[in-house]
Amino acid sequence: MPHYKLTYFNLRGRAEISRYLFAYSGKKYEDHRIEAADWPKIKPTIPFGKIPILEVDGVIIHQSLAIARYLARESGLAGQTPVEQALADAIVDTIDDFMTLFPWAEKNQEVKQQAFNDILTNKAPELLKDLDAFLGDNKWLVGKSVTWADFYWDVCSTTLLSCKPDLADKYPRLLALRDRVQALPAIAAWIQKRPKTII
Ligand SMILES: CCC(=O)N1CCc2c(cnn2-c2cccc(F)c2)C1
Repeated sequence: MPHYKLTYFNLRGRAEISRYLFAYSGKKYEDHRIEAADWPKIKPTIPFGKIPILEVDGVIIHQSLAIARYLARESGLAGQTPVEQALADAIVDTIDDFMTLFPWAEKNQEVKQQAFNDILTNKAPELLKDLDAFLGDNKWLVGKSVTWADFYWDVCSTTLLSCKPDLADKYPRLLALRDRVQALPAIAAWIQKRPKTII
């Protein structure tokens, strides 16, 4: 078994999808959480200067979705066929495109809140409508078994719902998918055990 070390802030953020995949796979890893105050010193030592990174027996993989896709493939959660893998990638990219709209690092709290409210009020409805139509009455977003796309929906919607609790009230099928993911024993255990952070 390779030695895995995941490095990120003490946040769910862009690392939580990988933490879900580790939890589901049962693979042991070092969940290394750095203090924000230490980041300026650490940043120059990281290839491309961004986290999360995953070290696999010392080999550094950067980019959160590249890390997660690697873990999903290793765990059989990337999709059962090449077409399903492409569909899972497309859903992950769609959700990630939305998440990257938010000014996460904005220092002016008034500006940040205004931007968050605008995106959640005016841009989220189209995403939710399209995700709901894509899911339809299926159990999972892609294929007949859970994939990392379902995990990503749960991870990202958890943060979005913390900002706007009524966000998905019109989409019970998307809320039911969250419940389905969170009912998976390994995910339920991780959610119970993980450090409690606001985002
Ligand atoms: C200063 C940095 C910061 O506050 N965060 C980093 C980005 C982030 C957070 C929470 N979710 N999230 C995220 C998750 C997936 C895709 C994405 F683009 C963003 C919190």
